[in-house]
Amino acid sequence: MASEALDLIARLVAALELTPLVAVSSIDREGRIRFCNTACAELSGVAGEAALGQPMQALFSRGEREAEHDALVEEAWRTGRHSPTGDWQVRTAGGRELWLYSTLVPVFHEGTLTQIFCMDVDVTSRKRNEDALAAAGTNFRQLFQKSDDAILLVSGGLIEEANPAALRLFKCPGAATFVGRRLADFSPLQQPGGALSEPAARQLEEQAYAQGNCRYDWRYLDCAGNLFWAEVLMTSVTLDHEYLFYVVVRDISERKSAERTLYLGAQVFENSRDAILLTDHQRHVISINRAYSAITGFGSDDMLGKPLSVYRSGVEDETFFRHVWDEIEATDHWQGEIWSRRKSGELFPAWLALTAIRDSHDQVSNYMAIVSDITERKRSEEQTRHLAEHDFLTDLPNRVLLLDRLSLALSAARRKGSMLAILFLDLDRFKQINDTLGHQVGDQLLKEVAARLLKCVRKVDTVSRQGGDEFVIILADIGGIDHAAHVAATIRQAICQPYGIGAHELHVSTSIGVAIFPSDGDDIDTLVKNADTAMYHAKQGGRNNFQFFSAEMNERIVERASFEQGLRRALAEGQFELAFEPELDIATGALVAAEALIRWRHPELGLLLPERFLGVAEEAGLMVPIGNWVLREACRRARRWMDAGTPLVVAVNLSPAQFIGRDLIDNVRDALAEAGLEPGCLELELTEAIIMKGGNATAGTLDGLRELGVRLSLDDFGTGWSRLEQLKDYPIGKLKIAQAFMRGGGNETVIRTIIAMARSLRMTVIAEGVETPGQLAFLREEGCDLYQGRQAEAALREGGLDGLLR
Ligand SMILES: Nc1nc2c(ncn2[C@@H]2O[C@H](COP(=O)(O)OP(=O)(O)OP(=O)(O)O)[C@@H](O)[C@H]2O)c(=O)[nH]1
Repeated sequence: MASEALDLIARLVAALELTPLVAVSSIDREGRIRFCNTACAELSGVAGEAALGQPMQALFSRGEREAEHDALVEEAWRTGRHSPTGDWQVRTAGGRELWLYSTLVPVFHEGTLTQIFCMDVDVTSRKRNEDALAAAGTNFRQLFQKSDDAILLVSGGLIEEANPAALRLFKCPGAATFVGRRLADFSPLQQPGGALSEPAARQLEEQAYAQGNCRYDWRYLDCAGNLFWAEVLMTSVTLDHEYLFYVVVRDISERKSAERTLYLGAQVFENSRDAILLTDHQRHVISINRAYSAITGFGSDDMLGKPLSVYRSGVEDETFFRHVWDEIEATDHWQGEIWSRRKSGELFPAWLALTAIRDSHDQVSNYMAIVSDITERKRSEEQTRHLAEHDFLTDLPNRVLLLDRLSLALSAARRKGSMLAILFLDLDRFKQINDTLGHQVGDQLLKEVAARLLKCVRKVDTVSRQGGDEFVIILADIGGIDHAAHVAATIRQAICQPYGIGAHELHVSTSIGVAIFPSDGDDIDTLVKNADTAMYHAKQGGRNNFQFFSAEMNERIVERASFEQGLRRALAEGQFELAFEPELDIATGALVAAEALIRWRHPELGLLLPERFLGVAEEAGLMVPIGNWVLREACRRARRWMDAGTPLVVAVNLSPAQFIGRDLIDNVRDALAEAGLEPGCLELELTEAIIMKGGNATAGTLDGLRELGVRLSLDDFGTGWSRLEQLKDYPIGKLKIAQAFMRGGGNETVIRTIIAMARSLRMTVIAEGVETPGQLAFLREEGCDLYQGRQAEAALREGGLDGLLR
């Protein structure tokens, strides 16, 4: 459609431009000029752009006959019919006197008359000729012979005489061809309106006879067999007492064809379903069609006179449009897809065809843009693509899309040096369900399985159906094989839950094979094949389980699972212990507090430090129960010290899971109550990361803890995000300078700054990991309050107090 319309409009505008004999202009209902072709500009001496928006007198003024012409224009608006043609003496803006042979052509759009086109032919030279003849007083016969117009004399229905101009017009070899024949003999059987030529011609003769004259447009057939349009003025006259018809025939083929092209072009322009916009050669909008307004919401008021570039959507950049115009300059045409914006601001995909239109001098006179809204086409392309890439039953990505995603995920993983996992799933004994309950129930089950799988993975992962009861999942960017194992376990568990399908409660399990990039393969085929192999091992291993492709990974996962199991047992069987690190006052050497540190006395592996097991505990969701055990035990110990007459503050580290958990405040209160400990004897150590992870609830949790009366301190200060001035908003009374600063040398300035600022905020400062007397001396010098570490333990031993904390 776009290309057809493009072609027609281009021809229309070119036809108007290339009709040098007919000056064409158009006016709207306000009488303002809307169009003016090159011939019109040349004849009137007013440039096309200067004429736009002016009244029509700006082109030609008609002197005393102005009112008569205005009446004709009004008549054309009122009746919607062509005005009768006539000769008009006019004066151009430049003062030239001309004779124009003019007609007015109304142009309808959708039944509404929107413009009137004025078609003018310059007949000045002919008029001068006529006037000269008249002035010379020459008789009628001389005029007959010399006239540029074809003149025929008809008597009794038969042609009696034809002048030389008539012989030329009808391409007749001699007058004998005319004489004795009827005018109807030089007409086709039918006129374009459908009427039969002969009766129509007779009727017009009768009219001329009755009214004295009659003017009409007629289609003739010349002696060479060519049809042409003519305007006929038939006058009934008396010559030598005889009644005759004096018939003047003027060839108006050119005007007719211009009218026709104009009419057709206007129809195409207005009725096109594509939005069409015309600009002048400076790319300023001069016309838009109805579809343009319907599609974009912009009306003539918004568009006319504005540069085309104003209507860019903003999606494509300057370089893009520079390329477009470069191509138009080179080839007169560009087409392609762009983003367009409606008046409402909404973006839509459009197909834009831009064409340069050249005038008779081969200069670009206009540009035409055709904009097709391709939203629907895009949508259906999208739908087609979706169908091609998705499984019809579950709507999951199919094999095609899986391979595509896998190849993207692999290049990303290669680039980032990260790991990814491929999980190959096959339902166990699915055939039985099909065989016993039917295919349809099987289908429902597959759909439900698909939905459950989607719930087990993140957005970045891909779940696909390979066909049958097989699914393949890509886990992108995994931190380690534990992540893959965790997802596989979650999926196995989710698939095992009962399904309610119709009246049936169904159970199904799945066997899963896992392959890891890069260790189990470097390319798609190998990874999928290895995941399939691992799945086969899972089936062999009794189904309803998952297996890694590599034996070593399977071992590691088994080991980890048993370690996790062991942690749960440790809680139940009391295998955890607390060790205490003393915190000493630097000025007095007094023991003021002790930090509780967890240990696991493993039945086989011996005493384990927290680094060995807290990571697994965290992933297994055991941090809250373990943290609570530490809280209770620490409070109990602090109570014992008090009872022994050596009251000490006990410091307990909080994990992020505990801090985020809803029950923290209750748990702390319970631990204090259970041990009968004063809240002031318990100090909770937080890290900057914990406070950050707490989000909006942080301030509330900290206030709740302060209300309980426990002390709060900030561990590892200096390594995280916090600045001291932010901390003053929190009820934190103590800062621990991160051990890292003590360990490495050259951090004196940092330590000094932290101490000074903490003091200005009236916070207690403690240094961790103090190893040497030199470090202690430096801290004392700087006014640090407390210290901890090997140096503190040695001081405790020296004072014979080390037994206190066992
Ligand atoms: N309902 C349904 N069944 C399907 C579809 N495509 C394949 N199947 C059936 O799924 C079953 C797949 O069986 P298998 O995976 O070979 O074997 P299984 O019974 O699951 O046993 P194991 O895989 O060895 O545990 C076959 O019976 C297929 O006919 C489907 O689109 N809808």
